[in-house]
Amino acid sequence: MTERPETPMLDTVHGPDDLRRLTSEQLPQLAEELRAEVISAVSVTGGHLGAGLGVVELTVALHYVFDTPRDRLIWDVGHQCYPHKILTGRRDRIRTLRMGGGLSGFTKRDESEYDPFGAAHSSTSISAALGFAIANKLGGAPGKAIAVIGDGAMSAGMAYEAMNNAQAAGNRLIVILNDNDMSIAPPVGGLSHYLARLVSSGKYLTVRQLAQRFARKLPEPLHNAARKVEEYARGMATGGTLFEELGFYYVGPVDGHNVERLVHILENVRDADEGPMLVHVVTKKGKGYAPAEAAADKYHGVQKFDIISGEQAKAEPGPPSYTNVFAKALIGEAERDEKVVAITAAMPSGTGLDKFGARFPERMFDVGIAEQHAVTFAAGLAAQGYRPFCAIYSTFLQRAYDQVVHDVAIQNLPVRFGLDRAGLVGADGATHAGSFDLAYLCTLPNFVVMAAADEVELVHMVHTMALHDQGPIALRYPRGNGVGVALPTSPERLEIGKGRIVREGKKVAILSLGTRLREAEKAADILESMGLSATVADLRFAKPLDEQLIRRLLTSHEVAVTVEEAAVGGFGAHVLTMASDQGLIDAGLKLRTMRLPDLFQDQDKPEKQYADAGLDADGIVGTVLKALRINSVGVVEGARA
Ligand SMILES: Cc1ncc(C[n+]2csc(CCOP(=O)(O)OP(=O)(O)O)c2C)c(N)n1
Ligand SMILES: CC(=O)[C@@H](O)[C@H](O)COP(=O)(O)O
Ligand SMILES: [Mg+2]
Repeated sequence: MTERPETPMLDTVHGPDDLRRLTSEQLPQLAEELRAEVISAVSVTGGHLGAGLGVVELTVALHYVFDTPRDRLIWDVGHQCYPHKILTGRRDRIRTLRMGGGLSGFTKRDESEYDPFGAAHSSTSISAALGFAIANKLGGAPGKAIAVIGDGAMSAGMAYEAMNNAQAAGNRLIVILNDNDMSIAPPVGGLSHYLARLVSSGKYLTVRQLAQRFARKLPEPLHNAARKVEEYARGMATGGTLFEELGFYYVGPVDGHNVERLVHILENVRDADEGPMLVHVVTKKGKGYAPAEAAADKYHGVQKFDIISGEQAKAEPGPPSYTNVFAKALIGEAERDEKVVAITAAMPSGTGLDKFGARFPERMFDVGIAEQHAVTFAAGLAAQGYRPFCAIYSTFLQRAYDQVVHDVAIQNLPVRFGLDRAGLVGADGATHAGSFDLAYLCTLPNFVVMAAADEVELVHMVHTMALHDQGPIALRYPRGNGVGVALPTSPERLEIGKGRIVREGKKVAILSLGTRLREAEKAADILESMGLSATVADLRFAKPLDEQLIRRLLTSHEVAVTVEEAAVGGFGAHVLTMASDQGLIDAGLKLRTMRLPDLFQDQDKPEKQYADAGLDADGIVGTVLKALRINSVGVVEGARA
């Protein structure tokens, strides 16, 4: 059922100014209607639900108390921002979330002045807010900067780098720590235990207590001394003062679902003059929607669903996902080799390592949102003789590039990288596209870089990685389902740097890397039907290149086209360099490289994204015909009639 809820109060709110005209007693009803609207919208679009439901009251209170957009409100990750979008003039488009041409699923600067900073990768909010705060200070401009960061995002080093620097902002910086005791999976590590202790050992802070603290009007030295005593006492009472040690005035824990109390506390925080403030707000992920609250993942990310039952739309039955094939293959390797261990940075279900962890709990490490640490941790394991598989989304490995170069590649350590979500990813859009890994990895000495063309290849490649002790090796594969080929009963070890011919032709050579192979084959069929005989090769390795095979293809065909699901600088660029270095294009070969365009593609259905990028069969055919100067009616341009 997807009926629209009755929302008489929300209907009067077209922006934060309307919200601020309400009395604080009206806010609980507004929050209730806002929650109903979020549930209704996501039931038809799918998307990130649990996080947004948890911050409904917080969102209302923040816009009520602060002067947005002058005060800069920065949501970490941005996956919880649907209530914020509804309150900031985007309600009319909320049912286009994550669709082509629709609203982004994250905050985005060019979408609204209420989104001062875009996000989707985590733990950037405090740094960004600090930048806004200091800019205002330097420019003498009014306005606060408020970062809202989750307990999961708080596990990343970047958050501490920012807090370490925050003193300079004074009371212009406010950090709201939204603690729902969840990441995508349950949170891990010492920090999460620390936050749990803070929450369980202290009662919720009351407005009266806070007002008393701020209302003190003691002479400065006495005030400071009193504050030290109070901080010490609070530290003793709550088990620690981590945030205070970093220079923040800690306020909390605060009940994040009592909107009126939140308003009063935030008003006190806004008006206080205590330096940077950190407000520890305790919320429930999935709050107010029973199926979400009851689910293990709190409905972090959902398909379309039925509101009454909470039942999500099931995917059409089909081949297993690349992620699942990877996980199964890795479990097989771990069964054969006890040195195989696996690492995820807070994405156990997304990478399939939850299954690995269920089978080998001692050999799976969820390090939290900490990709840099994950990579160097894996390097240490490798240096000590283990066979670590770092399973990370292509887009998130970007954050750990120096660790990949400095800790892994330079030391030639055999860390295995399983790069999931390579290529375009659909609804999450540009921030999550795995476009750059080929460019950033193929340039590194010592690295082997593979791309699976289908799920059989993926199984062979996982096996090849497990046995490759000579240095770092990466394997990329996309989001979504495989093509439905039967999985091998036993995996093969592939020869490093050797590709394969899929079909043999004469005039056109299509050199494919990765899962565009099926489109390359379709293109070859179309070309054949036009009388243009085509070879299709699956190169398997972007590094080292199969120079022998490439040389043969480039010297025996009139046109050669490389195809990859990645930005410029990867496979095609290296083929081109090789061809140029070896003089293979001197004699008139028509060599073309097909890759993602030089732009950040917005969200859409993946097939549509690839068609827009020209990386489908029609695009390949078009490139070949253009190279041959054959026009749309099949006539060679410039030829005599
Ligand atoms: C650098 C990076 N790594 C991983 C992710 C994937 N990711 C998105 S949300 C999320 C969990 C965030 O937890 P938290 O900050 O507590 O927010 P909550 O969902 O609980 O509101 C993760 C791991 C990401 N967005 N960015
Ligand atoms: C917000 C975020 O970064 C993740 O939740 C991401 O949206 C997951 O994407 P997948 O659905 O591809 O796992
Ligand atoms: Mg959380």
